[in-house]
Amino acid sequence: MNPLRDLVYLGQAVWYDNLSRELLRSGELRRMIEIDGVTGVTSNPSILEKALREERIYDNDVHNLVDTGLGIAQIYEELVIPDIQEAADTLLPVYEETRGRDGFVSLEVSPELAYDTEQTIAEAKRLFSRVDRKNLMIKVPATAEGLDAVIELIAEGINVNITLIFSLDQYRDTIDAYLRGLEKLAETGRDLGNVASVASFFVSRVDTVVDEQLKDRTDPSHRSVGLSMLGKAAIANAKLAYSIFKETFESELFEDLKAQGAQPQRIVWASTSTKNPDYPDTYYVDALIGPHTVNTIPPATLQAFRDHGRPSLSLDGGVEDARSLFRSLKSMGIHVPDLLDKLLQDGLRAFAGSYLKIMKDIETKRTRLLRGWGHRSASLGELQQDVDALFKQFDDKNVGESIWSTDTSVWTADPKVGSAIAQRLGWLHVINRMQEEQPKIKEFALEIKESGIESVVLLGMGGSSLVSEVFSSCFGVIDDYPVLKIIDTTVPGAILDMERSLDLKKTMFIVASKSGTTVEVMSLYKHFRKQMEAAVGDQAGDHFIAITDPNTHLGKLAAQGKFRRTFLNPPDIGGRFSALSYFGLVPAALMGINLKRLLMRADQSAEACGPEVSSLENPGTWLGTIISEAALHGFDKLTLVISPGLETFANWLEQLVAESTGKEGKGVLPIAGEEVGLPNSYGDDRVFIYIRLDGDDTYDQAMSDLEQAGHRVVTQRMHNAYDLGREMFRWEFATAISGIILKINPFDQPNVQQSKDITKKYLETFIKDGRMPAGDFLTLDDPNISENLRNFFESVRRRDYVGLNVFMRANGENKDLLEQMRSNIRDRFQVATTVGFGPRYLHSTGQIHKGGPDTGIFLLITCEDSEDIPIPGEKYSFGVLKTAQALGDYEALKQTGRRIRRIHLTSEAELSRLAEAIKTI
Ligand SMILES: O=C(CO)[C@@H](O)[C@H](O)[C@H](O)[C@H](O)COP(=O)(O)O
Ligand SMILES: O=C[C@H](O)COP(=O)(O)O
Repeated sequence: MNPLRDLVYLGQAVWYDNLSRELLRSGELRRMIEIDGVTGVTSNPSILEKALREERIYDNDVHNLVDTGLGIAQIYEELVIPDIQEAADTLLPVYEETRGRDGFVSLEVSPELAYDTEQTIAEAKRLFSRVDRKNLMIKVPATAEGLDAVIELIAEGINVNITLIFSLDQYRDTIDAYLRGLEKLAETGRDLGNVASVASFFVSRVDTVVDEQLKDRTDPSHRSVGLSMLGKAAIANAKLAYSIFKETFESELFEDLKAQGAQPQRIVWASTSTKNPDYPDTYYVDALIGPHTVNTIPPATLQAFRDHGRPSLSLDGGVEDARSLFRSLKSMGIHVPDLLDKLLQDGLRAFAGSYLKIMKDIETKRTRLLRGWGHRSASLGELQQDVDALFKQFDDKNVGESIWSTDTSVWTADPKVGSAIAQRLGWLHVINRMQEEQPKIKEFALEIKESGIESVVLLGMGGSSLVSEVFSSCFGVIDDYPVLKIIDTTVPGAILDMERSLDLKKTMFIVASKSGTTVEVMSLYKHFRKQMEAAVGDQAGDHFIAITDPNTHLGKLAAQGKFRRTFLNPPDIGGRFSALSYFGLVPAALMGINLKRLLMRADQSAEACGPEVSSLENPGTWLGTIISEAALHGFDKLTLVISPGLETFANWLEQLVAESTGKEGKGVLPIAGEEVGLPNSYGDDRVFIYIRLDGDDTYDQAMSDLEQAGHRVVTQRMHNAYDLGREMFRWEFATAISGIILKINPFDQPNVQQSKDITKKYLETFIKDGRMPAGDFLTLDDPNISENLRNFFESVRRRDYVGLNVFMRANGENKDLLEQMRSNIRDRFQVATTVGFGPRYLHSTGQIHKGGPDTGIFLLITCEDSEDIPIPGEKYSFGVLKTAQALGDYEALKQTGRRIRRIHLTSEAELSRLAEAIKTI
């Protein structure tokens, strides 16, 4: 037996005092209607606030609604009204079976209108027509103004649930308003049977306030009497209300209206969960059972009553006892009407508070979306479901909070790896520290500008230089600030090109190296230091700045070499995560970028990725989940399509993602700088990230074609270059998330060392023998070159990629030719292609080449140098170092079992011949 069903037999309707999308989607409401005999649903601002706060299912809608530009209150309605409609549709059969007597869903007007009759009327009418369901009841609070509105609403044929009734006076006025409304409606000649009304009489809260007063009685004569009266007032109050109901609706007074079809206005017992744990959990259900009533029961109480409720007629009688109870309370000095009046005020305040909280929550979400990650969208096809499941999993495990509190168990169970990771999470908090430092950095930048410096040249590799390249190319030259240039190569021709573009007397070098020992950086420093000394003598130190960790070799060199300034970076930040620390910000400030603005965007992004933000809303988690889950499904070529002007951002992303994820045979492979093609030039292994600068539609059509063709496309809008601050943090967070999903440590680079070690051996051989082993390679003069290349590329399989690793100058001409080669290879084999200029790529994609999946097929392109440069203090030149690096990586890739060929050109001019040969394969 189900006691809830018995209530129905006893003439009481059971309504559910709860509404949420989960209730609807899970089929729970339908089950309750069928099994428990539930015939109605009530909602109030607190119920809806809880649903919106707790159920992630609404978040997706919030995102889409924000994108449509709706205001907050409109977004709220767009979230809630579909649920009200769905609940009404679910209850429609009940409404029809009972011919409009039951089967209602209640929706409350904004509690802010409680004292405004006109606005309540207008709002109730609007909502009634907006929801457009005949079994909707509009809830209006029982204030004097609210009740005036009720008259008009009933007169218009709108169903009304009058809520927040605590006192008998309020109740009498409620009945009065209903009857007057019916009379007005009758005057119009319309059918009174089509309008329904209920009076929500609040129960448990009455005991809460009266009991409190009783317990406060210190007067000994009253004290024991008082205690015996605990827990009685609420039920007594309800019984008196019920007697009024009967007096009215079973009396002649109602006869006339009844004859015209009018329904009695049933009482809905509301607030019927037990608040005092000393009372039984079904206290206010057991005691209020009687015909022509409704009890709207909240979830836990409903469950309790279903389990052990005591269904028997309990409402009738006890009226005299109830009256005497209120007399006694009065004689004890407890003025119940005042208490009930206060309950009304408190109730209104609480609902208004919940309503405001909803508005505030939506506002926060909206702001986060707009500021934190701008507009974004993703068409993921079959991936979507798995991505959503991961969001839920992350939220259940509070992954966001764990990351922010340095709980490394999200990445690893190994304590050693965990403590290494803990030493690499400084990027999470560095923004605030840099915000404090920013005025000093700015002051320094002004000093440099004023000193007549025209070029700032950054010597660095990977994470210590790519960010500067992005800033320099995305912002261009700013006013009369120096131009920022980057040199991250050992190719002699490239170094000489740079040197020839400089007026050393007006040049400042930044030596940037976290470890302070990176061979390329140290070699470049030695070279340019010597040049500078030749140019300015013992003032040379003034033309150097260092950025490094505390206690590094570079730090010491800087002190010895009298550098103008040394910036010591927090040591718990890995190179590729250092963009928003001194490594990115000092060069940025020197070229005139407004750090305050950049950091503000970064900070907003960090806030948007904050510990308490849900996964779907967290822009970093959202992105990281998509890209890594896609990779696990085989869509591991993260193809970056970026509006002109911001393209170099791809190089920074490439390092971050490739070096962080490409290990243990897994990885997300970023594809940067590949020409955008037609849908059929791609295989089925891509996820496109379209970073679109507002106002630029260069790739809109191509991206929409790709999306139409079923490719996965994630679109992210940027307003201007300052959004790079936002995006950099977001991608860092996304990368950390990817590590969790791919089950790898995103903060190490275990396979980078391999090439470095072999390079070192080659250099030692060179120092010993005076020459380097030639190694095996193809040349363009080889008569079988085309066939050899063709045979090699024949091994390309579905979802492979072709990597062109090039040790040449990265100038425009070479880049164009390589781009041509990439397009030809991609279109011919439908595989992704990458180009890496050595030795830069060794600090970037080099990790994934060796540590990632065995899907890479590599063509190493080396070239004779027409000029070479000695490295001061070393027994080898830049040319030799570069060759040792090329051979070192070639060897490392071979040892790893990768498919690789080397082609050696006698000059850069031969690159065009190679491009021609590639065309024919
Ligand atoms: O007014 C109705 C139904 O018409 C209910 O939804 C009503 O708002 C709720 O029962 C109460 O707000 C719940 O009150 P309480 O249990 O928090 O004291
Ligand atoms: O990504 C980082 C590069 O490998 C350079 O490292 P570094 O900053 O220690 O010189």
